[in-house]
Amino acid sequence: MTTTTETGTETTATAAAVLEARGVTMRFGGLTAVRDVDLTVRQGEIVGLIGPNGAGKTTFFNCLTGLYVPTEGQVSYKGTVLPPKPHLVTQAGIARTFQNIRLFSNMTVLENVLVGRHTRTKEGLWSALVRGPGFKRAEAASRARAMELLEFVGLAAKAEHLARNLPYGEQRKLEIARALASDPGLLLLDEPTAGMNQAETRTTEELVFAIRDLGIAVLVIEHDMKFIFNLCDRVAVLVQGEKLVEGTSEVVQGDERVVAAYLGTPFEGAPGAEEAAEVEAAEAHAAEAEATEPEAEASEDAPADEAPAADAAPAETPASEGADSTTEGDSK
Ligand SMILES: Nc1ncnc2c1ncn2[C@@H]1O[C@H](COP(=O)(O)OP(=O)(O)OP(=O)(O)O)[C@@H](O)[C@H]1O
Repeated sequence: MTTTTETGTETTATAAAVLEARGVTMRFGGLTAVRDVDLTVRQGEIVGLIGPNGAGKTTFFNCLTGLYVPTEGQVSYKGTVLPPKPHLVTQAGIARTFQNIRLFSNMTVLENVLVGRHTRTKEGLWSALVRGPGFKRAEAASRARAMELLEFVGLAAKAEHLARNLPYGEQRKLEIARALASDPGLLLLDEPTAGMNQAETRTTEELVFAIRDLGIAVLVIEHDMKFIFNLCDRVAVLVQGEKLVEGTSEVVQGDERVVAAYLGTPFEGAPGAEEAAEVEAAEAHAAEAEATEPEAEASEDAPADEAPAADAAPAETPASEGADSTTEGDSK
């Protein structure tokens, strides 16, 4: 896309690519939720994916993790094209968390992490049934690793608590620990600070830096701009399914197209600007038609003294509705 600005930092720009998405497009019937998106995440990077509500961020994540089969395009992990099957994507080395927390609420904190470990355990069903020495060794190793991860995210003291009894912020941390249990090379976080207070958000920021320091690349969706711009080496902006801008936090924050996309002012060449102009013209046309219709009807059917009241309202209603919906749509 010609409008994209790519400005990686010097160190990360030369590092090996962990994730390469090329021309990813996802259509749902007539709706194109993601259109021709390219994105690279390199070793050692934290990359942010931002965009207004409904921009296609989660759909793009779902294409990366095999939850959706992209209509077009492909996704590679460390140079190998990924089959669009979630368990194969996890096995390859990509783990994720979800926008809506998906824990096993009646299992303990430790058991939740052990579930995340199963792609890395080799013991089969027979071994599990017999509970031989191989199985016991593997089980002990899994528990040790799970405890290590709980220590890492600060939940070791709550290993035996039921997941559903954890406060919200800790449930999000547990999701991260469970994702890390599959030993990923790339972690995808979908709104990790949603619903968190400032202190929890700061802890999450530190946690993501610590994950990167373990050698795990991170791709993160978030609406909290302060969090994103503090955290990320590079940020990509999706608007109406298309990648609008990509660059360092400074580049993205200073880009007038990003400001316009968030504030909702259409600008020349913006994705969807043409459609928006068409809709606006059609609405104006409809408003004009409505404004003149009652007048014509009034002159034919109604008594002359009722006509002025009939034409006053319709002329104003569509314009004020339009203004309201724009404000609402951009408010989040
Ligand atoms: N399974 C689906 N079937 C049909 N349409 C879908 C489906 N999933 C998403 N969409 C549509 O695709 C568009 C992009 O949605 P998506 O959830 O990816 O946006 P988002 O950027 O993650 O939004 P938010 O920030 O609000 O989470 C929306 O118009 C949404 O309604």
